[in-house]
Amino acid sequence: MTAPELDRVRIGLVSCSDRASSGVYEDKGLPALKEWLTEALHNPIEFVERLIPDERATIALALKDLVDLARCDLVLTTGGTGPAPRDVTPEATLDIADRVMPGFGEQMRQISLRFVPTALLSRQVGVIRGQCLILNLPGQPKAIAETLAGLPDAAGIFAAVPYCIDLLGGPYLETRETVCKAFRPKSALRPPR
Ligand SMILES: Nc1ncnc2c1ncn2[C@@H]1O[C@H](COP(=O)(O)OP(=O)(O)OP(=O)(O)O)[C@@H](O)[C@H]1O
Ligand SMILES: Nc1nc2c(c(=O)[nH]1)N[C@H]1C(S)=C(S)[C@@H](COP(=O)(O)O)O[C@H]1N2
Repeated sequence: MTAPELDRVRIGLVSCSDRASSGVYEDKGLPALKEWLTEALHNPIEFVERLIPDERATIALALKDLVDLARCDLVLTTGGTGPAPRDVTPEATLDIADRVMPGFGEQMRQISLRFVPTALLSRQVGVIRGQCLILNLPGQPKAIAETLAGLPDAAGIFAAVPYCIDLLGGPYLETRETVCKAFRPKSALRPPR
C-alpha cells in the first residue's frame, strides 16, 4: 500500500516595511519566513507573497486578498508591530478579523522576552478570518525563527498552529520535530505515514 499523500497548504506571507518595500534595504522578512516554514513542514507548500509599506489600508487589503481570493490556510505577517507611529500591522489585522486568538500574541511575547527585553514592545495579534489563521510576527528577521520555534524548554507559537488549522477545517499539517514539535490532543492525531 502506498503512503497517503500529504495535504497541500497555501500560506500567505506579508512583509510590512516602508524601507524594504521602497528598496532602501533588501527585504529579509519573506526569505526568512519561507526558509523556516519549508524546514518545519513536511507538507507541500504554496507561498503567496506580498512586500508592502506600513500603510493600514494597504495591509488590510493584502490580508483580505490572501484569505478571500487566494484562499490561504495560514497567513503570517512580519513587521510593523511596535509602538512607532507607522507601526500599524496589528490595527490592520484587527480591521479584517472575525475573531481574535489572544494566546498567540501572549505566547510570542513570553518567548521573545527570553531573547530581548524589548519584546514587550511588540503588539502582535493572532486572528481568524473565515477559515484562515493570521499571525503577526515582529519585523526583526531573526525574530521569525525565535517566535515560531521557541526554545528547548518553551514552545514557540507554531506548536499550536497545526491543531488550530485542523479546527478551522484546513489541511493536516505535519512538522519536522527537529525544527518544531507540534502538539495535538491524542484524539486529533492521524496515524503516522
Ligand atoms: N523586511 C525587513 N527586511 C530586513 N530587515 C528588516 C525588515 N524589517 C525590519 N528589519 C530590521 O529590523 C529593524 C526593526 O524593524 P521595524 O519593523 O521596527 O522597522 P522600522 O524601523 O519600522 O522600518 P521599516 O518599516 O522601514 O522596515 C529594522 O530597523 C531593520 O533593521
Ligand atoms: N523574538 C523577538 N521578538 C522581538 C524582537 C526580537 O528581536 N526578537 N524585537 C522587539 C522589538 S525591538 C520591537 S520594537 C518589537 C516590534 O518590532 P516591529 O515593529 O519590527 O514589528 O518587537 C520586539 N519583539
